[in-house]
Amino acid sequence: MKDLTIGFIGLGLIGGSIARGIKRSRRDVRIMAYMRSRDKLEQAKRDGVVDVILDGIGEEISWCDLVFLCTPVEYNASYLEQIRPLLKPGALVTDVGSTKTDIHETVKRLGMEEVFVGGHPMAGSEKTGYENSTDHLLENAYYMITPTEKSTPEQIGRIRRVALSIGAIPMVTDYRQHDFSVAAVSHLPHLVASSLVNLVRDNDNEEELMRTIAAGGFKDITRIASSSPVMWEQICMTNTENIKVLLRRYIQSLETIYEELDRRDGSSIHRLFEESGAYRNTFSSHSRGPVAPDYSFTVDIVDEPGSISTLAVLLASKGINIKNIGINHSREEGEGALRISFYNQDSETRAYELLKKYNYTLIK
Ligand SMILES: NC(=O)C1=CN([C@@H]2O[C@H](COP(=O)(O)OP(=O)(O)OC[C@H]3O[C@@H](n4cnc5c(N)ncnc54)[C@H](O)[C@@H]3O)[C@@H](O)[C@H]2O)C=CC1
Ligand SMILES: O=C(O)C(=O)Cc1ccc(O)cc1
Repeated sequence: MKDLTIGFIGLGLIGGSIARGIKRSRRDVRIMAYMRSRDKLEQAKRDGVVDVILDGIGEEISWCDLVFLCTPVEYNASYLEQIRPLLKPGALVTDVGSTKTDIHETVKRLGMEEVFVGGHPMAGSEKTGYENSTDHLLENAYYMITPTEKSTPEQIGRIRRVALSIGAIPMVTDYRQHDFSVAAVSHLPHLVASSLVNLVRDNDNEEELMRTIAAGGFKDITRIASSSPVMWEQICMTNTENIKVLLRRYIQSLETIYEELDRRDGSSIHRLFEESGAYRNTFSSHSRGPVAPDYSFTVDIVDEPGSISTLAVLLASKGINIKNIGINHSREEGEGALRISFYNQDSETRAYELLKKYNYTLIK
C-alpha cells in the first residue's frame, strides 16, 4: 500500500523534520497536520511542508493512509482513543515517542494492535518546535520500529520505507528491549546532565566563577540539560522502572569512585579512565547514536579581519556548503579557533583535503 496522505498530530522538532524529509523525497505525498499553534501551521503551509491544516481531530483523519503522533509521549497515547473511530480501513498509526511500553499498553487496551506500529528516531536536539525542524535532522540516525504482536510485515515495511525516505536507518526491535536500552543511553544521561548543572549552580560562589569558566568538557556533557522539561518529565514518568534500575547501578558506580578516592587508590581511578576511554573509542565518530552525526573539524586561523570570509569563499568556490561555523573562544582543542561543520561525510572530507592543500592547520 502506498501512503499518499499522511497526517501529523504535533508538528514540532520531530514531526516537522519528518514532514519536511518526506516532502523532500516524495512530492506526491499530501501532508495534513494539527498542532495547537495556528501560526506555526500557517508557516508550515507557506513553507510547502503542510498541504492541509487541521483545526482539530475531526473527520479529515479518515483521509489519512498513515497517521504520525508527534506530541510528548503521554499526549500521543491520549490521542489514540480520539483517532480510533476515524481511521479508514487499511490506515496505519505510528508515533515518534521516546518511550514505547506506555503507548503499546494503551494500544493493547484500546484493541488497536492491528493498526499500530511504534517508531522512535534516535536523533534530535535540545531545541524544540517546528521552527527548528529541518529536512535532514534524522539523516543517518537509527529509526527504531516497535511492532505490536499483530503488526504485519507489510505494515512494518511501510514504516521502514518512510524512515528510509528521510535518510534514516530503520531497526526493528521489541518495545520492552527498546525502553531498557534508551533508559541507559538517553534518559539516564539527561537526568545526570541536569543534576550536574544544578550541582554547579548550587555550589558556585557569588561571582559565579564556576559558571564563568565552565569549559568544553562540561558543556559537551550537559548540552542536553537545556531540553524541554514537558517532554522529559513525560519520558521519565513513562519509563520510570527502567530508569530506576539503571540509576541505582549508576549510584553504586559513583559510590565505588567515592571509595577509591577516599582510600587514594590511584590505580583504580586510572583503570576507570582507561576502560571508559577504550570503550568510548569504539563508538564511531560518525555513529548514528542519539546525537545526530557530526561532520566537523577545527581550523586554526589567524585572528585578523577577513580570515573567516577567505575560508568561506574558498569552500564555496568548490561548491562545499557549510552547515555551521563557530568561533572557539576558549581554544580548548589545540590552538584551533574555528569549528566548521558540514552536512555530510563527503563535504567534510573534501573540505579537509582542500584546506590542507592551502596549508591551514586542521584538527579533527
Ligand atoms: N526532541 C528530540 O530530540 C526527540 C523527541 N522525540 C519524541 O518526539 C515527540 C515530539 O518531540 P519534539 O518534536 O522534540 O517536541 P516539540 O516540542 O518540538 O513538538 C511537540 C509538538 O506537539 C505539539 N503539542 C504539544 N502538546 C500537544 C497537545 N496536547 N496536543 C496537540 N499538540 C501538542 C506542539 O505544539 C508541537 O507541535 C516526543 O514524543 C518525543 O519523545 C523523539 C526523538 C528525539
Ligand atoms: O542529542 C540530543 O540532544 C538528544 O539526546 C536527542 C534525542 C532526544 C530524545 C530522544 O528520544 C532521542 C534523541
